[in-house]
Amino acid sequence: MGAEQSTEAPPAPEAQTQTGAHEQPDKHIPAALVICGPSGVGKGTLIRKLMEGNERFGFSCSHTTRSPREGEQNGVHYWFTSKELMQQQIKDGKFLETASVHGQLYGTSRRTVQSVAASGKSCILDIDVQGARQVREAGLNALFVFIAPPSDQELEKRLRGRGTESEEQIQQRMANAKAEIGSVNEEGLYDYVVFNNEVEDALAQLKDIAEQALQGLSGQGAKLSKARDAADAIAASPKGSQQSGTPKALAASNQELQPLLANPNGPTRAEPPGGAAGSQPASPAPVPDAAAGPSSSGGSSGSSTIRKLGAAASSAASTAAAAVTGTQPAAEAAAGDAKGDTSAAAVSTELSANEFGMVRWKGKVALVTGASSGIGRAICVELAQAGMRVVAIARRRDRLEDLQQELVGTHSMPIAHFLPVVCDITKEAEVVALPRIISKRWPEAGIDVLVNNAGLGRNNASLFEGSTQSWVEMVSTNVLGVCMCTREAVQDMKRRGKWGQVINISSMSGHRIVTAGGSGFYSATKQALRTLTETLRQEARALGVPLRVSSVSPGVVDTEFFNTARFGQAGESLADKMEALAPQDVAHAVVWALEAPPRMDVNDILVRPTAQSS
Ligand SMILES: Nc1nc2c(ncn2[C@@H]2O[C@H](COP(=O)(O)OP(=O)(O)O)[C@@H](O)[C@H]2O)c(=O)[nH]1
Ligand SMILES: Nc1ncnc2c1ncn2[C@@H]1O[C@H](COP(=O)(O)OP(=O)(O)O)[C@@H](O)[C@H]1O
Repeated sequence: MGAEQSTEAPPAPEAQTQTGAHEQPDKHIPAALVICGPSGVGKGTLIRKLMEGNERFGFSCSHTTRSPREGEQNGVHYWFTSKELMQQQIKDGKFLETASVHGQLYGTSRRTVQSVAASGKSCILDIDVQGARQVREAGLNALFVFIAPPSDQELEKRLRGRGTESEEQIQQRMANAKAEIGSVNEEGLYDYVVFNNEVEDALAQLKDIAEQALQGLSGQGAKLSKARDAADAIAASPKGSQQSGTPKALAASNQELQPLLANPNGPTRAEPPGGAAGSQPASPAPVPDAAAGPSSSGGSSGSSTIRKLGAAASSAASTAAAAVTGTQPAAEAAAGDAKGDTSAAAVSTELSANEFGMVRWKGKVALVTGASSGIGRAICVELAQAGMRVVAIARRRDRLEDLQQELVGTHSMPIAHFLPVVCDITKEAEVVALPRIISKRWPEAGIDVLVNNAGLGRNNASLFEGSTQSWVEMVSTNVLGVCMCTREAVQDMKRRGKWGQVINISSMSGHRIVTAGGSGFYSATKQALRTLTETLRQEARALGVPLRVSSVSPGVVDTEFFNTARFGQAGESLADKMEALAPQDVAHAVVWALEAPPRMDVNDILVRPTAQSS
């Protein structure tokens, strides 16, 4: 793609000994923006929208040996050239990078990049992965962004919908897409991964990143790239290397991002690469269907989520006594979701679920504490499957590594949707740093959903002879940790003006007092949590903000917690005594609270194993 029309022959790309105009970075010189991603993901669409009416960017019009598509113009979309000429120019060193893509030669000429840079603009390169590696290697001062599709199916749908490729070309592009998407795991290659689910959301993210490029984040690319994908560093970094007091996204760089500036505007388009092209604006290329909302762009993944959620809702509804604030019975919104998916009823159910269900949380960020095992882990899995981005908080790094493997390997979660952070929620400094870590990773995002799941029980806690240490640990985690996470999350929502939902994982012990084996103290912390949950709700109402506040109070769940916490009982654990709830049962209840329509605030869900008496 490009911005201005020309009918002239490709300008000879100048041979240069330097790698690019930004080799000596100056903070006043904009950095370039390298955009990568599989064919059909929407790179061209996003770049076009980013550049529309903004003269601070210049497009690097590539050379290619492929034939022009209908409507494509020489010097606008590409410099169309011959294989022989291009090969000769490559030999002459005139290209900053070249690659063979889908069987054709593509390349960025040095002259093109220099020409854009000379005009004081940020140069946008739409290049493939091989090219990105070369540009990174060449040391161009640039931010590297990978545009990722929401799913393979959606990618194929877009490719087909574009109608510019033959069946064979589509197959070739889909085959290549796999390896291209795999490149997000390459250490040091990309600085950001942007999911192009909704065009406007992706565009907003790209704009934030582009603003940083305009600030000329010289030499930051390589550093930022470490922050791009927390998951990568899990494998790379030595275990247990983080120090107390400094929570670490497992790959978060310590490099601070520059503050983002407000979006400047200005009409125009890029300079032509050779500097000699005509000056009339190119006719804008077709804009993607802006109506591609949840129901259409969510595609198959959206509906599979709905089906799964339907099952979740029914399981939650059948076992839960739900306390709900609102005008509708709790089960109503989800009723019918679990029906067969081929009926007309299922179709209309999907529509209503799209309107009110988990679809609206897709791409939003959920922070889950105590994510390393049991209920927290199951919640991460459910939310990931619903398409949310997940920040998993836990103290045990190795467990977060396992969780990542499960999410990415087994559940096909895009790795860039996952941010594992080693953090102890009883340490204030670590909790306070969380929003900053998240915004480093996803500059446009923040905490939309907080699931306060971390909690612990200690055996040695009776009031006659319990240890102070046990009491302190329980209060610190079950009460104070929850308060600190809540405060930081709601402050983050307030800063962004986006109010989401706080879900506290409480306990049946928050509703009735069981003192056996010294478990009364644990009960006290959960009773406190129950009070705090309602306090938060009332504070939000008093402030007039639409924050929703929920809690889920499970009975005995088959988790490490119940297997180790015997509350003074010898031998058999509580979970051994009966068929306990599965962690997924509780996670389903969380999903149910989330998918409730905005008018409905699910305040508490009580779930016991059928076999549990008290
Ligand atoms: N390395 C490199 N790749 C390029 C260049 N120009 C375009 N590409 C990439 O080549 C691939 C095919 O581009 P194109 O033929 O326009 O098809 P489309 O991406 O399916 O619209 C895309 O991944 C582009 O990002 C270039 O100058 N260098
Ligand atoms: N977020 C999106 N949702 C739905 N369709 C999209 C989205 N982004 C782009 N498209 C459409 O997908 C097709 C491919 O986009 P395009 O910009 O040509 O991709 P690329 O340049 O990456 O090959 C186009 O028809 C475009 O309108």
